[in-house]
Amino acid sequence: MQTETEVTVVRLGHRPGRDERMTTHVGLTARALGADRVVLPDNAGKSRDTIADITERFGGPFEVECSESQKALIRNWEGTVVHLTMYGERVQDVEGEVREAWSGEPLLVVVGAEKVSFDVYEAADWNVGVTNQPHSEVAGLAVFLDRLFEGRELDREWEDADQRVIPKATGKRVEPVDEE
Ligand SMILES: C[S@@+](CC[C@H](N)C(=O)[O-])C[C@H]1O[C@@H](n2cnc3c(N)ncnc32)[C@H](O)[C@@H]1O
Repeated sequence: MQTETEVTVVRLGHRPGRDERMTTHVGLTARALGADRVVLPDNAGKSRDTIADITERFGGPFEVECSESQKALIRNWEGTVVHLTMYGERVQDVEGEVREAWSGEPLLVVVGAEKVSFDVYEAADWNVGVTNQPHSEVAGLAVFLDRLFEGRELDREWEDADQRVIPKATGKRVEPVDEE
């Protein structure tokens, strides 16, 4: 049986103002779709606070932190590194190999903001394209995580939530979670 290890997402680059929502959505997508942790650049404190607030309200476990050097984190990662890029190998061709590597060691998933420098392509064990068309880091991350977890993340249970959404065909229902 495969033992799945930790999945960390690293957001490379953040342009304050312009990238605020995108960086927040990278973190929220990482959390909702089964990653354990997101590491944001140092200048993305507002996004970090929003992601931490959502985790507080809707549950975890999920860690969010800011770090001074994303590049050093990638370089020194003890495990597998996947860089999501439109120039990479097709996700459907490499997902099995990535899953196999991930069964033995922690996985780091790198997503960019602006132009990603070549050293990141070299540091990655896999450069992976979710289609070879330009689109968004949020969409690429969502599809990649769903492929990695083979859909199991959709059934995940959340711990320590203050509130939960009750799925409904129509309308909105949010309930407080009773503490036992
Ligand atoms: C808006 S793109 C900018 C990329 C930039 N043009 C470059 O050359 O590195 C921001 C990020 O979205 C992700 N991305 C965009 N299209 C992708 C695709 N087809 N597959 C996987 N990731 C993608 C990559 O992580 C990329 O760094």
